[in-house]
Amino acid sequence: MSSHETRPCVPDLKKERLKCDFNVEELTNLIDGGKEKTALRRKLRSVISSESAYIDPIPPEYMSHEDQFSNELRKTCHTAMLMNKQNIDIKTLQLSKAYIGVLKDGDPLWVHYHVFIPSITGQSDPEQQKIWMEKIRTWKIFGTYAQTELGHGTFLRGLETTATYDRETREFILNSPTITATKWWPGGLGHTVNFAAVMAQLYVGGKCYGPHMFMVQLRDENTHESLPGVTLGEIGPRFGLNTNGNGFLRFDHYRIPRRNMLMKHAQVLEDGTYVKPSHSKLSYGTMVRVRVGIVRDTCIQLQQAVTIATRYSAVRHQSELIPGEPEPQILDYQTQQFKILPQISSVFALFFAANSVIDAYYSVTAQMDLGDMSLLPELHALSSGLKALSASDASRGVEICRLSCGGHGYLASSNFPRLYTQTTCAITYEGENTVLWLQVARYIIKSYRSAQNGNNLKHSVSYLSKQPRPVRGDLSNNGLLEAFKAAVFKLVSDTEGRIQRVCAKGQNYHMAWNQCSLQLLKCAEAHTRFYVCEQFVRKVEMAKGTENVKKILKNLCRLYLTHHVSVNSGDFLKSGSLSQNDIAVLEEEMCSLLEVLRPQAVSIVDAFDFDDGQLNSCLGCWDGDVYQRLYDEALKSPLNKTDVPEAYYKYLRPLMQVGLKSSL
Ligand SMILES: CCCCCCCC(=O)SCCNC(=O)CCNC(=O)[C@H](O)C(C)(C)COP(=O)(O)OP(=O)(O)OC[C@H]1O[C@@H](n2cnc3c(N)ncnc32)[C@H](O)[C@@H]1OP(=O)(O)O
Ligand SMILES: Cc1cc2nc3c(=O)[nH]c(=O)nc-3n(C[C@H](O)[C@H](O)[C@H](O)COP(=O)(O)OP(=O)(O)OC[C@H]3O[C@@H](n4cnc5c(N)ncnc54)[C@H](O)[C@@H]3O)c2cc1C
Repeated sequence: MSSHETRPCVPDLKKERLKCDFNVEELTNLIDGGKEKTALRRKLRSVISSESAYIDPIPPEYMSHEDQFSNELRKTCHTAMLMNKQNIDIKTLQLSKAYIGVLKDGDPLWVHYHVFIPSITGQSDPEQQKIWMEKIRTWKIFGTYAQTELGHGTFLRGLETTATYDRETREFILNSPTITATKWWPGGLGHTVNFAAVMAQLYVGGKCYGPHMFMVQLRDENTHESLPGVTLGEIGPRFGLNTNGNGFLRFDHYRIPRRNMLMKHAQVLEDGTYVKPSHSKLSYGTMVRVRVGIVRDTCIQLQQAVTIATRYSAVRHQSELIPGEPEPQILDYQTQQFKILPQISSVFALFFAANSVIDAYYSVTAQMDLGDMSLLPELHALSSGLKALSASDASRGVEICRLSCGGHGYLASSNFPRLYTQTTCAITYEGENTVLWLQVARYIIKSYRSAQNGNNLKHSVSYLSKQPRPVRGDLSNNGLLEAFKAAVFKLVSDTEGRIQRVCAKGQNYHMAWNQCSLQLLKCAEAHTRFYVCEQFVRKVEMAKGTENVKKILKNLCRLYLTHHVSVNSGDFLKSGSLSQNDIAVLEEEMCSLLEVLRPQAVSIVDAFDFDDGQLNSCLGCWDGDVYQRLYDEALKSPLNKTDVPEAYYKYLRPLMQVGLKSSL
């Protein structure tokens, strides 16, 4: 049983927690990656929780744009100092989940830690790393990743910022020739960072070598003023993440030393000789790394949303289930269970998928360091697919959780608005989802064709080698995975055939690709979904622990499988891998799983082990005292400081005094 059991809570939640039939702590350890990691996370959390510096002077919603930014910059700088004092690696803190909730609407240094530093370590040579990392370590350099421009985000080859090598002075000249060449979006660029890793078109001797990365100083290290030749600013309020300090940047023939080109993979020698990288897309390496991390981040955001929605659904009573009987907990409605429980299963699916793609990332990059690039295309497809799937599943999941809380889910004090804006932007950044799905599709179609020509395929696509033949009526987990393979195979072979038919009618390949791209998106998503399902099944098979925890995992896994078969039933029917009767049986099973999992729902989300400060939600607190919290939070509105607001005297009273003259 959970160590939380003894803490007071409303009777509804107490009743739910008493129903718990598994060891909550064991599930917490699993999600953390082991007992030691749970202990470390809790230790870090206690350090964070005892810091008064993290208390917002007023709810940030009521602060100005400028004050919100300044408040979050204060907290993120405090964290750096604190971790330094406590001798804790800041990355350990940020990767441990303990830091969730400290920064409310974005961290002005997030891109510094998670995109800029990996760019320096992944793209610069040992000598460059030594110089720059020392300055980063001692807080002389804070940086951002400046790639996207006003005119081009997705299409990197279309970037307009130029870096032209001047052989005489051994410098690069950075320039933004047009308005559309303005760098736009980089986090922290506005007023926080003093350096940037800038993606620019490399020109040597009049020849363009494509996008390359450069280390560029933007602000004076002492005064923080922007340097001559550099124009900087913030891009203004956004849908969310308003304190990330997203900025713009223009260069006017701005000179940097030759060695400020990041030279791990490609180089420009003093005499202007260009040394090309061992793989043309190595300069895109940072994006692969960040995409891998997004799978984990979105999983954690979904954990927060389901915790809030589940606890609230256990506390909220509404309507009558049986006429004349007291209002039931809304979690007793099957439709409510169907909103929430599949999202809980999604958390686990994303959790296992995130772990496997992180493992894949480290093993492939280790091989690449030894010069073997053969697995890079597979890693690119896998990381792109999982980034797209996790971002869209999690943001849809957060929105479903919000809707499941009715009107109160729409209040800022539910924390759903922030959770939603934080999750949905992951659909756009680090590669817009549709674009990434098309990258996955490109890999799948190429693989399928390669198999047709008799070649062996890499692990994640090996099932495209020959038509899978699932055993009819086998609805076990393995049977369903076989059915998935057959359904994806059919989608891929049909789509490839369609591209060929369009080409045969005289259309060129690229136009044919565009005409089939809706179908291609389906192939990419189905392939990635299959990967996630397979990981879920295998990881649950391998899970160690007590029977009751394994039972929870098995039920969640089964719910995930039956839910996704149900949602995509057309693909299974078309491929003949499942019959109409099979689908009906699986849908019935899905409904009974909702019933089986419902009594454990509160305890499962308790296992995610967020404290109230982290959830920051009146609806999701541990004790379930929802209504008092909603009321107290409303009282904090500055409009409630006076009974009659100033605006009444200025606008409403004069109107009321004039009265209606015409008879409309
Ligand atoms: C808290 C909030 C923080 C937010 C932080 C967010 C930070 C950011 O957003 S930074 C900016 C991120 N920007 C992006 O991700 C841009 C997305 N665009 C791209 O990645 C590329 O331009 C892309 C992939 C769409 C197309 O690239 P392009 O060079 O035109 O490639 P394309 O012609 O389609 O493909 C060429 C080959 O390269 C391969 N390739 C493309 N990208 C990669 C890669 N990253 N790794 C390996 N191979 C790759 C393709 O698979 C293809 O291979 P093949 O020819 O064998 O089939
Ligand atoms: C919160 C946030 C933080 C960010 N942080 C950074 C940062 O730190 N550094 C940085 O450099 N950038 C950053 N970005 C920028 C981000 O990476 C880009 O917005 C993203 O890559 C998408 O590019 P875009 O905006 O040009 O969209 P576009 O490419 O213009 O997309 C618009 C539409 O066109 C479609 N489309 C585009 N190309 C194709 C195609 N080939 N086939 C089919 N459809 C297509 C897309 O699917 C989409 O529907 C950030 C963005 C956000 C929202």
